[in-house]
Amino acid sequence: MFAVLSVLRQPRAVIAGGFRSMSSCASGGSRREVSREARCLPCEGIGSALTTEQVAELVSSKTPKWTVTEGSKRIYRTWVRRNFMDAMDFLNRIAQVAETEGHHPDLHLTNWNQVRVELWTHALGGLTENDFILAMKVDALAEPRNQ
Ligand SMILES: C[C@H](O)[C@H](O)[C@H]1CNC2=NC(N)=NC(=O)C2=N1
Repeated sequence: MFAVLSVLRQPRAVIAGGFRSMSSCASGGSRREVSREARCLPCEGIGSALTTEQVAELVSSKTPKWTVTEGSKRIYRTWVRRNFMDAMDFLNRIAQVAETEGHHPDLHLTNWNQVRVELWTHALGGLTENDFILAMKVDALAEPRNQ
């Protein structure tokens, strides 16, 4: 019982670290679940990025509206929002989710209502499951909300 309680008292990063062998940041090892409900894991430290094939499979199955950049290093998606304030609201909602997940996108706002979100795992210089988890969460934020 003590062991369980001691784990529960650990901060998320420590618990997640305990599962690092399953995380996308571990070199090799099993890959992990990608879904809108999944949580991002801390990604600093030695790890391996997803391969081109793994990236292609995840884009196809999980984030079909996102585009892969040269060398499968990043994914991005663009939106044209209703107006400047709607674009800023969207960016701020993305920021909240990113901060909660501890995994942060590159955010671009151009021509007052065009939003581009770019995702990559800086610690590894490539893509991990974190990027796809966050992309799915961003897609959910972009859906029209019940007015
Ligand atoms: C210490 C902090 O958790 C790390 O630096 C996080 C912050 N957010 C991050 N976001 C992204 N996209 N990649 C990272 O490697 C990353 N690392």
